[in-house]
Amino acid sequence: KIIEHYNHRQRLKVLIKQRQADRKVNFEWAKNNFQKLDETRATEITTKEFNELKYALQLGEIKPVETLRAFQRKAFEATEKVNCVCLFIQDAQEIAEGLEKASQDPTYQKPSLFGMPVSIKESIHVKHMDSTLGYSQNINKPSESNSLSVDQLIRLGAVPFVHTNLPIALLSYGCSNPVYGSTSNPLDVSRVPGGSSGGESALVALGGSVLGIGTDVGGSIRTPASFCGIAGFKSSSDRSPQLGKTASIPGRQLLLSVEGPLARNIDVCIEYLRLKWNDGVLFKKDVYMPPVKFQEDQFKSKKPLKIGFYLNDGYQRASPAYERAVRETVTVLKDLGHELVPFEVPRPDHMYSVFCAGATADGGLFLMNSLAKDIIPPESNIGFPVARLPHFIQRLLRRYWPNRRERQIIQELPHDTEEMRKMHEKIEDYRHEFVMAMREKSLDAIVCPSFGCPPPHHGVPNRLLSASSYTALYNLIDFAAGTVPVTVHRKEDEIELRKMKTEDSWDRKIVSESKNCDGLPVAVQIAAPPFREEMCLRLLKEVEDRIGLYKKNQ
Ligand SMILES: CCCCCCCC/C=C\CCCCCCCC(=O)NCC(=O)O
Repeated sequence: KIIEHYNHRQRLKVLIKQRQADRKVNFEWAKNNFQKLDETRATEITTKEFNELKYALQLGEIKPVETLRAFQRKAFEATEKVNCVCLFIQDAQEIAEGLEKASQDPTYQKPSLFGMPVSIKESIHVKHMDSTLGYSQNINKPSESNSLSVDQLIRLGAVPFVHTNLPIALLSYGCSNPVYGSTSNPLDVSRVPGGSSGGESALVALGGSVLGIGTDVGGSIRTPASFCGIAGFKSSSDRSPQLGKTASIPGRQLLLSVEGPLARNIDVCIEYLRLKWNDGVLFKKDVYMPPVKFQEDQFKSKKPLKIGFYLNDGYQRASPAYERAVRETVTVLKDLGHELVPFEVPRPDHMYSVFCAGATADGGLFLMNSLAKDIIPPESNIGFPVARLPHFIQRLLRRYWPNRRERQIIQELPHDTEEMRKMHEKIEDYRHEFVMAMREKSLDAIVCPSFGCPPPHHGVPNRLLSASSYTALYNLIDFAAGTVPVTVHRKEDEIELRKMKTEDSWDRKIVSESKNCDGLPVAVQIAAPPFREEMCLRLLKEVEDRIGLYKKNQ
């Protein structure tokens, strides 16, 4: 067994070396391609806003192939800075050339995203490309077809052009794996860009992509978006295709990951979602997806809404800057005529523990077994060895584990079918309880912090789970949720930080990671029940238009 294990690891090491060599060749291919376009022209193209670019392509002022080359250059430069691109998608060249050729026919109707380059998180299937999910054991297993969302993007005229980096197994808000290494935050390279769609957020923030597609089962779109100062949105699970999709934990039924957009501003996310939901073909391809089009009435409504808000979810007090972001957003929304009332998250300890149990599905077995078959650098290590112990030891540990919050999580992890059924029942009950709490106050939506702390330093995320409670809640209850950056960390927040009470190592890390982060972006989160996505987007836009960092920087 030891020899077998040794040989297996050696094989993985060879695979990683091979991939690193193939990646160099792939990057050389991209470089040769983008060098065919003059650098000044490339800058002219990549400095355009999403809509300017879209119209210039529609009008034929710029062509798909030169647009692709311009963004390949920008993505290449971004990757040299922060290691955000895994591989350039070589089929992009053929797609762009095909669009150019088709547009020569005078009867050709250009689709809405004609020639727009779009970046794709590595876990989302793109034909001919591996979706390793950061596992070296998945190298050289190319996808046979595109995922439904990539298929749709191509149908809409877009050109998926890069696969972007993620943390191994996707269950982290860091962004490090043994195959492609670690991605850094473009605003402070000693910190993480967020995860798991961290390659996306870093690339979009550096202008290497105007629209990125990520996935979210605990915050993986919203966290990286807020850490890098851009916008991100996740719908409820029914409004995103699930058929044929990869998942960090396959078979997890109540916590479904959803694909969603990351972009410089929420308008781009809205534009993408409008196209996504107005395309009837998607509903034909994923027959399980309710055929609900973009609900313009909800989005355009001027009706004042009743919105609940909280600064602290009762599980993990957030860094002061996040509380300030909520206060400032509340003021704006009140000025706009909405009614804002305080809201308390029901049973916060229970909420986060049940989320962890639901997100890992089987007490962590699948995750631990998959990780055990791979090579895990320290920074990628999901510190969850408890799940590997025999069940009778786990049952003992869950009584006597010293740290209260860790003990609560361990107590919720299921070890047999009875416990698993109970876990599902708890998720159903919690959803009911939350909806009743909202109904009691007649709330339409909720405003709250987007995360518990600023982007931590590399290596910290897997040792600071609690900071993700702000995003995880809305996966547990399967709500729509999005984030927009509204302010930056300031010196005054650090003074406020000194008052923070610390109970355990998670609290202490929140305090230490919140120091010396002046100028880093701080986002606010807005959430709404399923099928109220458009109302949630309306509110995010209202906030962004008044106090969004993007607007301020324009
Ligand atoms: C004593 C410690 C017990 C640890 C239990 C570990 C549970 C780990 C589960 C969640 C960690 C939360 C971090 C949030 C990560 C975001 C994940 C995400 O959204 N992934 C996207 C996807 O899977 O598609």
